[in-house]
Amino acid sequence: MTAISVSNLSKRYGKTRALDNVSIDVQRGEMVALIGASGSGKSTLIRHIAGLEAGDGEAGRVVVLGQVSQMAGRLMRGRPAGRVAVIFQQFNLVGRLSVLTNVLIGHLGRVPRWRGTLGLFSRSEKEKAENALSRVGIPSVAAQRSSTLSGGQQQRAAIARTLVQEAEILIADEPISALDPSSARRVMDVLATINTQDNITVLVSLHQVEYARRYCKRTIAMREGRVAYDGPSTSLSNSFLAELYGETLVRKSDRGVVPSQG
Ligand SMILES: Nc1ncnc2c1ncn2[C@@H]1O[C@H](COP(=O)(O)OP(=O)(O)OP(=O)(O)O)[C@@H](O)[C@H]1O
Repeated sequence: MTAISVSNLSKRYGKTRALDNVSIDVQRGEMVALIGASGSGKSTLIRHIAGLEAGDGEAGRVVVLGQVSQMAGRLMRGRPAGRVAVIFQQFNLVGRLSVLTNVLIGHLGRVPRWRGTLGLFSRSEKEKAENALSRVGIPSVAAQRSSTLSGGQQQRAAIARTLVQEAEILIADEPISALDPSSARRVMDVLATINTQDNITVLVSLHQVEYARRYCKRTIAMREGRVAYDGPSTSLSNSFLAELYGETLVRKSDRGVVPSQG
C-alpha cells in the first residue's frame, strides 16, 4: 500500500522554483533517503508532505495513507496528522520540560485534551513512554530537562515520541546533519530499527550520502526542485553524486563520499 503519493507538485517562492512538478510514491514499510545539494528542495518537499504548506497550481496533489492531504494548492481538512510524525534537525522538544514529558506529548490526540494540558497521564501511558525511551537507547535521561540533552539524544527522544504517538510514517528532515559520526549512526540505527520492527515508513533527508547508501535501500535525489534520481541507493554512482552536488562536493573521507558542509 502506498504511504505517500506526491504528484505534479510545484512550489515557487518569488522567483525561486523550490519544487518543479515533483512526483514520488513511497510504499508502506519503505525507508527512503532524500538527498540533494543545499537549496535543492528537500525541506520544502518534506513540509508539503507533512501538510505544513500547500503547493501552487491546479495539478499538485499529496495523498498520505490514502487520504488527500492537499490538492490544487489547498490543504485538506482531516488529513492524517497524528499518523504522520515529523522531526527536524532542531527544535523538536520543549526544552524546559523533562524528556519523559516530551515523549508523553506523543499521547496528545489520544487522551482528552484537559488531561494532556494538565500533564495528567496514566501509569500505563508513562510506562509506554519509558519503554519508548528504552527502545531508542536513552532510558536514563527520562527525568532530565530536554534542554540538557545532546543533539543525538534529542533526536532519539523525538523518535521515542513518534513511537508513543503510534505514527505510521516518520519524516525526518536532516536529523543527523549536526551530529558527530557515532551519534549519527546511533540515530540512523534507531530509525532503521523502528522501520523494520514497527513497520514505520521512514523518509529521511540526509546531507551525508554514505548514510543513504548504508541505511536506505532507495534514494530520491533532488536537484533544483526536481527529482533527479529515484532508485536503488546502491546504484548511485560517484560521478552522478559529483554532478548532483556540483562544486560543493566532493571530498573523500574514511566514511565514503560526502558533500562538504561549507
Ligand atoms: N519560505 C521560503 N521563502 C522563500 N524561499 C524559500 C522558502 N523556503 C525555501 N525557499 C527556497 O527554496 C529553495 C529550496 O529550499 P529548501 O530549504 O527546500 O532546500 P533544501 O534542499 O532543504 O536545502 P538544505 O539542504 O540547505 O536544507 C531554496 O532556494 C530556498 O531558498
